Amino acid sequence: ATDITWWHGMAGRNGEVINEVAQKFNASQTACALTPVSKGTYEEALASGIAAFRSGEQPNILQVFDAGAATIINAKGAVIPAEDLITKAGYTFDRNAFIDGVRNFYADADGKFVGMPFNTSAPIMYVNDEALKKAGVEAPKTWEEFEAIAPKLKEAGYIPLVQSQLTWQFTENFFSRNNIQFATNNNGYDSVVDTQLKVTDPNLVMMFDKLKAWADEGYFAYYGAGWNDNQKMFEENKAALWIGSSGSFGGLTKTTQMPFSADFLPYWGSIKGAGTSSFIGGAALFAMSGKTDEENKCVADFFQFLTSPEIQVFYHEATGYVAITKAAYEMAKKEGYYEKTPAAEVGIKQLMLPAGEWSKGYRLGFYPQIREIMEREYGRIFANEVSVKDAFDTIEKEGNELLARFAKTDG
Ligand SMILES: O=P(O)(O)OC[C@H](O)CO
Repeated sequence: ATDITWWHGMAGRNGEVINEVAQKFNASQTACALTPVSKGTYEEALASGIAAFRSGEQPNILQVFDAGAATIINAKGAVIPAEDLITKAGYTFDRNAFIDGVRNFYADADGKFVGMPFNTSAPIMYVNDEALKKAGVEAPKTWEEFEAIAPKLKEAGYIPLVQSQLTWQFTENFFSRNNIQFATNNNGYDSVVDTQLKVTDPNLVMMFDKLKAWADEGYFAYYGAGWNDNQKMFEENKAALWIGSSGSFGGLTKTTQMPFSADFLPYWGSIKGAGTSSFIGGAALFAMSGKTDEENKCVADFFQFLTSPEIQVFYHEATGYVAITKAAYEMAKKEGYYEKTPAAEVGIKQLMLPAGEWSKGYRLGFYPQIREIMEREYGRIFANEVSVKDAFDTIEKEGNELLARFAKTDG
């Protein structure tokens, strides 16, 4: 058999499911043998993949998260567009088979899929049903509704709100859910040259002023940039609402101590046109170049295998990442999966909400590094070291410097 390798950035339950997917592929045919290798986090997988490409030791397949899309797509000669690879192997590729939110994020300007969407998620609100019952309140649809119920949740003995990624959930997806422009040049899609962040937007500054005020009142708690530190408070029945990834659903069903449900990421009722779909989260798979025809054929076979409704439904149900094709979504519905587990449908429903002008995606160079600047400044906000306005001035200035540098090296 032809050996191919798949580097990824998943751990825990989601890492185990990757191994199960690879085993299923290997059992389904004899021509190719796929080996998945965990490279740590999403950030580490991207860095290892790019470094390996430079030294000619790249894997066949590299998983790259949403924030790294511009980096991998602009890395000259590093990848073969998924669509080209698949059609060259003799398969037909139907862009319309994929759900709407998935179609733009990893595609080029002509809509050609460069990355193969794989684990697609949405940032959703997990709801501690016990806490809401005790407080006698309903899950909020808007942040205004959250403000109204937060005192009651606190009185009932809970931290009203926690979240796990202020960059993805409260920055990038603040822009999508409230339908506000995130960056110039069509959120970066039109050109990498002269693209600038718009994070000093008064609405975003307002969101973080609110978060800081909520933290001071005891309505919101921030345990740092670590995903798990924040998720733990929900799992241990200490927090009422947790903003997490739909892709955490599979793990959560095994670790959470109380009954929970899920709902959409709230938006601001006061912002005109808000309530649009969110950007997709998670990651896509990229076929690295410099490999033999036999290996590329195996990668195409694997991509084809991954989009089959059966595998999509298996992966969706095991993890909580959404079904990326319409056929798989229909199959899960027909099985009655969402009647049994309505929380598992929230992510896909949020991605299928009407899209706004600014909810389709973004494409920004050095974006993982820009996220690091954000995390640093957000930490300083909650440590009372900087005002929200000053923090965003810094993020915009340093972020724009990185964007300008990216345009020079890769644009
Ligand atoms: O936890 P995931 O896989 O849904 O990913 C969340 C974000 O999209 C990461 O950038």
